[in-house]
Amino acid sequence: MKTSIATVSVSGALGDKLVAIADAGYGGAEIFENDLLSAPQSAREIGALMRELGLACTMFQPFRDLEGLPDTMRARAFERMKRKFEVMEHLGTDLVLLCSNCSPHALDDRQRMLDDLHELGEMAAAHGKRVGYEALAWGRHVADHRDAWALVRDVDHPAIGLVLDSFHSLSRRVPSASIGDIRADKLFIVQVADAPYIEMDHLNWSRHFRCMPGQGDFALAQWAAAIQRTGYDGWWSLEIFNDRFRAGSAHTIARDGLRALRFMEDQAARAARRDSPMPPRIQPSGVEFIEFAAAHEEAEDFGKLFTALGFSPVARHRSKDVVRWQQGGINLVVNSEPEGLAHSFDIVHGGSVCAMGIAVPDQSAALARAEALDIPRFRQAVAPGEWEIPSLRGIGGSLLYLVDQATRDAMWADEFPVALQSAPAQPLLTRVDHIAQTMHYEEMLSWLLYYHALLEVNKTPQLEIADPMGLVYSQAVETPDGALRFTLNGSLAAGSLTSRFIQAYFGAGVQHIALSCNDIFAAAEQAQARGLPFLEIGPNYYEDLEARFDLPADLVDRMARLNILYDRDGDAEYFQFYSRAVAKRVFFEVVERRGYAGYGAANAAIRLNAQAKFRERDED
Ligand SMILES: O=C(O)c1ccc(O)c(O)c1
Ligand SMILES: [Mg+2]
Repeated sequence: MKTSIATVSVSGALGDKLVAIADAGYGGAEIFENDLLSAPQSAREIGALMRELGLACTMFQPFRDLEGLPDTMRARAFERMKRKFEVMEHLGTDLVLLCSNCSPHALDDRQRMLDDLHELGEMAAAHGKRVGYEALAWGRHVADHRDAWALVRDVDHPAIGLVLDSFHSLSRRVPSASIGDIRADKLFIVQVADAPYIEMDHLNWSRHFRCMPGQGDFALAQWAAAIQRTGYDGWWSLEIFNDRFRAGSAHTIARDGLRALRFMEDQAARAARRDSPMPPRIQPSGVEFIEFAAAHEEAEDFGKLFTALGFSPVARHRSKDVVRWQQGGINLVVNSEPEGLAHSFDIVHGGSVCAMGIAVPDQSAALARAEALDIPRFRQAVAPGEWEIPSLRGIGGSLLYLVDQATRDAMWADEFPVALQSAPAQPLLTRVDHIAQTMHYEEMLSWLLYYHALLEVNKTPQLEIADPMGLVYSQAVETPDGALRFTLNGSLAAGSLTSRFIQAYFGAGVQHIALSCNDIFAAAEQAQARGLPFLEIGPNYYEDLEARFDLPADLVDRMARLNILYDRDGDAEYFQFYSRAVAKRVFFEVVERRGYAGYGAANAAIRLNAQAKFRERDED
């Protein structure tokens, strides 16, 4: 796939954008006119810079409002276009994008449009240039690629072709099967963007909510496969208008864009049952372990909490200051080594989660998938006689270990041979239900893409949750069977718990861990007896619960005594309780799912309010 990106997609000044685009590895870039107008360099200098960076100038854009104008405005539009041909000469591109006319003066006169496009073709050809015609979703008379294609086809001029932009087509739900009518030699360039399906006018939706393929809701795999079936072999150029991206780092956006294009190519190949250039997404079967970095004092705090939750310290590492805690299928590892990544992590963040190990069927296929997506592998010095579990760079500098069956067996048996206590004989907690990761709001789409492209996970819609100090956005990625679930949370409000976590912790990371059980009342009673510091829920919640769900009073009383929250979806029920934060950062949740698929979003605001009470005490 020949990859390109419009400069409007990336933050910064034009020169810096181009450097970031080249560094990420794109073959080309579209120059967005506004970026050029505000740049200190001349068009000639930008053209030279692109050649120096090895970037093709794939297109100059946009040019607006030309076809179907009344006579009084027509000549002026053609004159404007002629001037742009000179700029394009300097930039080193022969292609300019013409947006379908949005002017209120544009006439609904098809023959006039055909005549104008023909004359434009003649003028462009005389200058050695080509014009790609794009139907904007809000175009006045042409707003659908089928109409744009019909014009281009009927004009039948070698210098006039079509631009397909996934946003305009998929936001209007134009069937991708219609792309089959388009001739590949007439398709001058393809622009790619994803977006969430939201109720909004097309212009604002397009200008503010576009995102990278895989971050939104559009069926891009089918759309791209339909384009490939025409035989098109030109540029695939990202065009992402998004304020969130413009606030981020140019290098991150450029890298994510390329990752997203590769992911789309992979999904398109699979949709068309062709060979993909990369191995399939990893199918994780659960969380194998969660590793905490903690110096001794904080390790003791973690130990107390783990004990209250019913865990036992079962083994010590053969040579390192690392202890494995276990219960049911859950492994928590506390790393107090005075050197290595965990130690560095502890110095930067304080006691917290520094790594997660996910169970994967095939380690080398998993690593190959990561490599194809340019997800960096982490390596540190391995002492003689030691071995390494392969890991990837994850959120906030933490690690994502890839654990297959052979590694799992060797890891626990050989690395942790020093037996301590026996594991609980009747574990009340059985497995990791979900891991909640907190990050800057601007990073959320980036991590969403990371997980979605790497793992065979689905995305849930983004939810808005009311924190007493502002809004928190939350979105989950989960395997179809629910074996692995991560929630991603971010907030723009400086005072929300989410933002305070990032400040106190110096960056993104795991904020809470939810563990599942089969009997929430037994689990809560045991935790209470063992002195778990519960997050206390006020009485109003329980009064409302009784009224809302028509639950028996004695059940609600029991829930109130144990600080258990409740949600219901049809016949499916969800029970949850929370601990207070350990080491002022990480807290735990225990859940029981009775056929319930969500995360108790209805209770999130209650939980955040209950936590706000401890702001002063639980945080520095
Ligand atoms: O929002 C716009 O005006 C605009 C401009 C150029 C494009 O290619 C496009 O898709 C939209
Ligand atoms: Mg476009």
